Amino acid sequence: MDQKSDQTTGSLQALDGLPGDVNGLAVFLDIDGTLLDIADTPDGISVPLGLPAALARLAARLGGALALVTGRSVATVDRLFPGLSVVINGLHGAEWRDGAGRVFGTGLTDEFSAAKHRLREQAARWPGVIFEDKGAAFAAHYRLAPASEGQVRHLMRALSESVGDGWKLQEGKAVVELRPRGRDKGDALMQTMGHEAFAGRLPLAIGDDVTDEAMFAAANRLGGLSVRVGTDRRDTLAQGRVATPADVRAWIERVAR
Ligand SMILES: O=P(O)(O)OC[C@H]1O[C@H](O[C@H]2O[C@H](CO)[C@@H](O)[C@H](O)[C@H]2O)[C@H](O)[C@@H](O)[C@@H]1O
Repeated sequence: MDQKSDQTTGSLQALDGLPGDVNGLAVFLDIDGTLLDIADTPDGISVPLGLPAALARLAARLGGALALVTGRSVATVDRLFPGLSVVINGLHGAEWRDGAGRVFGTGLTDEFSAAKHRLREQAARWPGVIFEDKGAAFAAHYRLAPASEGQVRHLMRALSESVGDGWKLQEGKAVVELRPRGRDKGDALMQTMGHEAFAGRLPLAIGDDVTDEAMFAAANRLGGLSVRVGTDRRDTLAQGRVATPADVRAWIERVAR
């Protein structure tokens, strides 16, 4: 993961799905495909140079009502945005760090650890398939090995059956994950809205992937706003749309000023 200057900024027209200002809003941001451009590998992502500072400005502008809601682990988000003091919901909502810095999550079992070990070993034998260890979750990425998708799915289904009810399979962009069952991104948004800095505001949820749909549903239920990033025609509960993560970053720069 490296840092680079952000040379691509979205056109104003493409920002139509996002509000012109953030007064009275609480903002929930997904990371991969929303804040950051999709890369070939989980570690291949780049954090644009000005982004951490822009997020800190946005958090201040919102009186602290900014949360990152991601499939990554809280520890990984801390590495991506060191020193950024906002609520973080990791592992698609199963793990979270509150405003006071306390981390909550799921414990591991022997069966889960054995399944993780098996995927790690098998992925090493499949050229291009990438194993990602996320603590209480793990993932098999086939973006660089699309022909292996069937084998990856088959093994992940078998591993899911071996770990019991505590975990569930999760589809994503060229990835299959095993993640803790229970809280999703919608639950994460609902719980976070109860925090002091968020209470009394309307949520704005921005995301790009299937697990963000639960967050969109929760924001809509509370009378808030939901915006999907992307140009494909997949069905979505989001009310608005922008084209690319660069558009989201340009919007953050603008409203955080
Ligand atoms: O909820 P998100 O913040 O969107 O995280 C979802 C998953 O993102 C990452 O995988 C995706 O992005 C990678 C980097 O661009 C890409 O190579 C991969 O194909 C995508 O699926 C991350 O690695 C996963 O752990 C997250 O669950």
